[in-house]
Amino acid sequence: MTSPSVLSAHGLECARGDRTLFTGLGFELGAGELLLVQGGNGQGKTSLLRLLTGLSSPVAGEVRWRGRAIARAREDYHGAMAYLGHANGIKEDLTPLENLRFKAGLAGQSLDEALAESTLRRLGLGRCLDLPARVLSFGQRRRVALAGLLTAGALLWILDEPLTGLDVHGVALVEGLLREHLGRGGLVVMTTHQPLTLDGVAVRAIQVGRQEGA
Ligand SMILES: Nc1ncnc2c1ncn2[C@@H]1O[C@H](COP(=O)(O)OP(=O)(O)OP(=O)(O)O)[C@@H](O)[C@H]1O
Repeated sequence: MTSPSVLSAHGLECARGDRTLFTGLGFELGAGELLLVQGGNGQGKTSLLRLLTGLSSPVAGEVRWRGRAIARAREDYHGAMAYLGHANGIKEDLTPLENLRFKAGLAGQSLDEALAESTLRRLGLGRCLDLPARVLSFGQRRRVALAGLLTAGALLWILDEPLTGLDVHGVALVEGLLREHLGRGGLVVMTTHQPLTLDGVAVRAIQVGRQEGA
């Protein structure tokens, strides 16, 4: 049985510079489902994710959240969605906890400090709690950004290459977080060039751009 659509895209067309990356792209995603956006380098995966966040607009078509175009449901949509892009959005001079506080403040939320600290520890950052982000490794910064995703409490996660820079334990951790989020009825749209193990998870896939040699 398929669950009713919560996030959907209809006839999306995306252009970058003078190049059309894709046309007529559509999908439906329900609670507890993960959409894997697939395609080679430069095919338009990040461009699609940016359309889904509302950070950029399609040439044609629309993205809908609970049946309403996101352009007309901005407040609802932004309250329900969290985006993790290539850049982690981390402030260099702030500690991991201060970063989460800052991020929550930007979103107009107050941070549950105990939850934030336990989330950082869960993500393996227990020994970095007092360090400014500038001295953390690439993978540790990625973990801080992932902690921000968890403390934001959003229903929809849009994740651009969340596994980049993570070691095998980090990848397993993210797989666990995805399973938990989906198990609670959350939704995920993500890209990854790395294999994911998500047994028992409802995964949909969409291909962006042309296949090599096609
Ligand atoms: N602002 C821009 N102006 C012109 N072209 C752009 C712009 N941003 C992206 N592009 C081009 O659009 C295409 C798609 O880029 P995008 O980042 O969406 O690809 P991707 O599928 O996410 O790639 P990767 O797997 O390498 O991350 C690329 O050819 C890129 O050079």
